[in-house]
Amino acid sequence: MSQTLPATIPASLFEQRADAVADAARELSTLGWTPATSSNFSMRVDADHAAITISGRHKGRLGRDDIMLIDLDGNAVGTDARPSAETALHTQVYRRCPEMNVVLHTHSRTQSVASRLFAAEGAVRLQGWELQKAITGYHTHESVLEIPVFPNTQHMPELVARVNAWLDAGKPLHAYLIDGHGIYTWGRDMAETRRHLEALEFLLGCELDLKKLRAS
Ligand SMILES: CSCCC(=O)C(=O)COP(=O)(O)O
Ligand SMILES: [Zn+2]
Repeated sequence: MSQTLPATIPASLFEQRADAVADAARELSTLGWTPATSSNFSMRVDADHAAITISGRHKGRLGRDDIMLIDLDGNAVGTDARPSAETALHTQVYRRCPEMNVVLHTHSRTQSVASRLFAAEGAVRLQGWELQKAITGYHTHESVLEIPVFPNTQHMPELVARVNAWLDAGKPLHAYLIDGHGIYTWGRDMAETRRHLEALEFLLGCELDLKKLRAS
């Protein structure tokens, strides 16, 4: 993939971001969270640009050349490659939350099953779990961590509007599920975002286990 960078973005900066995105994608893929080319990943490059996975690539086999530059309107910059079909969900985070620098989206089995099971309730309400403290801003298991479940759609503006509505209502948002699809989460850097994703995977798995055990 040939990538021409704007004069304001040094090659070393883009390469660092592209490597970080590709490394995270491969690692998450080894956990089985990115089956069959699913999932997408991005990292902010500067105030107006992000590095994001090219659409349709297998996320377990990504290298630097599978990552491309976009602007925050979701347009490809300096390449003919096609960015993730879900780019709008990434740029929304970067536009609305200037302090956020990484967005990770995966399709693990746990995330997918939980999204279906809790869709009717509109959210997963997590409370009583020590691991909630892995989410930035949560300091006790007694707090309520609400992960909304939005209906799936192929029309990204619909999803963007649902996320905007949640944020505009002033409700905290660290992650959301999409029904039958997967999870989105973000953070200030890769370490924080990975921590969010791993904690949420664990917490959703616990909720699923509890449901099963209570039903048996
Ligand atoms: C085969 S997965 C369907 C699309 C999807 O949900 C996804 O996460 C991957 O899409 P992308 O365009 O980012 O490869
Ligand atoms: Zn997806």
